[in-house]
Amino acid sequence: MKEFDQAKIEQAVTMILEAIGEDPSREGLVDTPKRVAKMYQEVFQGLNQDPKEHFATIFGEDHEELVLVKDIPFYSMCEHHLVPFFGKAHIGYIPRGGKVTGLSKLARAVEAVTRRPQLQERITSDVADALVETLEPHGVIVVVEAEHMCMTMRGVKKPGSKTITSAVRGIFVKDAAARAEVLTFIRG
Ligand SMILES: Nc1nc2c(ncn2[C@@H]2O[C@H](COP(=O)(O)OP(=O)(O)OP(=O)(O)O)[C@@H](O)[C@H]2O)c(=O)[nH]1
Ligand SMILES: [Zn+2]
Repeated sequence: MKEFDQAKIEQAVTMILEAIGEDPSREGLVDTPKRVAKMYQEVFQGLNQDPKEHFATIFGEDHEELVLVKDIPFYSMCEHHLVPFFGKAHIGYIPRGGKVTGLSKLARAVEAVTRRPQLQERITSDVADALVETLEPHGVIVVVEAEHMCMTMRGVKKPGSKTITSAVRGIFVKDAAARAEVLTFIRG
């Protein structure tokens, strides 16, 4: 586990403020480096988490049909620009051999992977792979939809544009009808 270096972030933020021509000692900014460091500790706390650790809670429930938790809200930080991207994650899986996890654990896994510098594609596949590796289900489908601030407040400036990514594992790869069923539930 890597140490979170609060003092280093404070120094860096002070330097950024100086570099943009601000006065870091003026009243409104004097506590800003400290606030930003505290915020980074919160939004990057997933760096010390493994999404798989949340799937340790396993119930021996004989349900080999779809489990879908949809509309899990998340915030993450784009690793290219360190600005937020945010949206919803939807996670569906078909358990095998009684390996069912707690519903909240799916949302906890999303928290673990989103609270670090990220790419939307990696969030999507890391959640899917964590489920596959721990619960060994018949199939997993993860859909993530997000708005990227780096595409809205700067650069190409396209507010409202949405990026949708999916990761499909197991029987959902071949079974188009099963996949379509999940996507219908997600849309509905
Ligand atoms: N694939 C992927 N790309 C992302 C994600 N978040 C941001 N990006 C893109 O990362 C790219 C970085 O492109 P660069 O050309 O290196 O950086 P840039 O000059 O700031 O790019 P522009 O945003 O086009 O101004 C941009 O196209 C972003 O839209 C993500 O989650 N997944
Ligand atoms: Zn970006």
